Amino acid sequence: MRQTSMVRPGPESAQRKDERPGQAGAPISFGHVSHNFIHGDRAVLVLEDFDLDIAASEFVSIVGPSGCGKTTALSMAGGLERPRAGSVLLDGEPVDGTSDDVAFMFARDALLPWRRVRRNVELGMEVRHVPAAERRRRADEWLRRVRLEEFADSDVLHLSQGMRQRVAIARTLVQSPRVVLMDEPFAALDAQTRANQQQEFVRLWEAERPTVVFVTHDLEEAILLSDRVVLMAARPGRIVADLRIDLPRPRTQEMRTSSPEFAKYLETLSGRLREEVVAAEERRQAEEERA
Ligand SMILES: Nc1ncnc2c1ncn2[C@@H]1O[C@H](COP(=O)(O)OP(=O)(O)OP(=O)(O)O)[C@@H](O)[C@H]1O
Repeated sequence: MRQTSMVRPGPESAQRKDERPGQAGAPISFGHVSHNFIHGDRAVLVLEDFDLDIAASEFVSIVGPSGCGKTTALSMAGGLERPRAGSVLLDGEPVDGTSDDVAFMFARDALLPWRRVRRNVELGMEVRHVPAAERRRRADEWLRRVRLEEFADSDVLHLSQGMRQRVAIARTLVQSPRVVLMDEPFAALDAQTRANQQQEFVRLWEAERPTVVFVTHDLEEAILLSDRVVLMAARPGRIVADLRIDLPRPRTQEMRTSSPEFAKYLETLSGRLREEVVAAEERRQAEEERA
């Protein structure tokens, strides 16, 4: 399927962030993080010496074989998991639980079916006791920015998957987070809807500039969206490649097929990923034989 959409900043890019002026993205720093999980009577080392510095407002994707610890690292940045050793800093401060500055987005949009569209966007603000009139103003503003203003009073069950994901984007960004942690946010979408959502999200990111940490299995998606792509190896999870993506912005879906630089990045990453997947499988087989 031909995807012709342009990843282009919208009119918002000229606007200042209105909700919390001056709250641009926050830097995140993982320093020598090691972590294990207990499985039965043994501790499984999931991350070892995981070191990663993400600059304020940078868009960084994490890719790697299944089970290498991508979600675990993301959870640590969001304060959902504490490292057994090492440090995770947000804006120079140790991450100590969840924070209003940090928002999550997952593959499942997790909209509440008993709430109308606008009330879903208002949810996080309600939890934070933002007054009702202010909640409504901000929700309506964000529904306009994701082009769903006509659906503010609709039942979420009547929306398409792509529209639901745009509601989820509005609900995430309405709180002006300084960091957005995304775990395969577009994985459940068909190819065209996925391309549209990538474009939609990058347009808003370019206007708002939160720091984004984006976990994906899709190398093309990672290259098209990111300033940097880091590749993890498995068992234990650690970073084995860190690739700066110097494609100009705004990026276009056509770059996937027409840009020699894009092809080079893809070749480099897919080659390294293949090696890591093979190495992980060999280790798994060796462990099975030993057991
Ligand atoms: N709460 C937990 N308790 C025990 N083990 C866990 C827990 N969370 C993750 N693990 C284990 O840690 C390892 C890393 O999991 P994680 O979800 O971080 O990997 P991932 O790279 O995100 O995987 P995938 O790409 O398949 O989503 C896996 O072996 C998983 O089984």
